[in-house]
Amino acid sequence: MKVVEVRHPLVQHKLGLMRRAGNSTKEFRELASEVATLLTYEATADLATESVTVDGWAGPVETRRIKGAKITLVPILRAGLGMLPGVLELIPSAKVGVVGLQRDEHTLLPVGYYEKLSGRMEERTALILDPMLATGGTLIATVEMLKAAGCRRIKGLFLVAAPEGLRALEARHADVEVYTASIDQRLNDVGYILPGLGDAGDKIFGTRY
Ligand SMILES: O=P(O)(O)OC[C@H]1O[C@H](OP(=O)(O)OP(=O)(O)O)[C@H](O)[C@@H]1O
Ligand SMILES: O=c1cc[nH]c(=O)[nH]1
Ligand SMILES: [Mg+2]
Repeated sequence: MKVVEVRHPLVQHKLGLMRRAGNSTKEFRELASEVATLLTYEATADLATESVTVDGWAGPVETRRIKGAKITLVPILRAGLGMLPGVLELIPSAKVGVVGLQRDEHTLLPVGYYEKLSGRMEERTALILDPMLATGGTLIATVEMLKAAGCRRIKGLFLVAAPEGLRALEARHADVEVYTASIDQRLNDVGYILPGLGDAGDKIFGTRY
């Protein structure tokens, strides 16, 4: 399974700022979006391009443009919405399909409550957005929704990923590519990533600390 841990200094610096206890909602939200932009840069490095000649200031210039990329962003409600503005900065024409899943805090199993995907998913590359890949249950359920809709090319962007979640994904959907700012140490006994970020949804939406 392709797993890219983005070691770029800007990513590591901004993730380090996110890990501080006591960030304001504004600070955490801005950083989540900025790291998402940088992960997008990595996750789109393999987009096909084609040659095109444009009228430049000194005459015709042969340049390159992206060829036929059909991208659907798939933020997982709720926390994934915090990454959406940063990804749209780089791919402003992307379609957006939204899925809603919430982890039951006792069983740690995902409970789905919403799904609205783009049409013709079989032609599209999906970029799943979620700050946290913990047990992997939420991601696996999302991948299964996308595959059921016909999607064949799926990448996931996560601020932080736990080894447990990566192993679970590899066992079920090793064709999915993962881009993350950090593969962290482990999950704690209530399924939170260590050192992690805490509850990303609560921090992005300012609901609880
Ligand atoms: O890998 P897993 O163990 O499934 O956990 C990860 C999920 O948990 C968090 O969402 P949460 O359920 O807290 O929902 P929220 O975004 O509404 O806060 C997080 O944003 C992921 O979606
Ligand atoms: O560490 C974690 C795990 C799941 N969800 C979060 O927001 N944080
Ligand atoms: Mg949450």
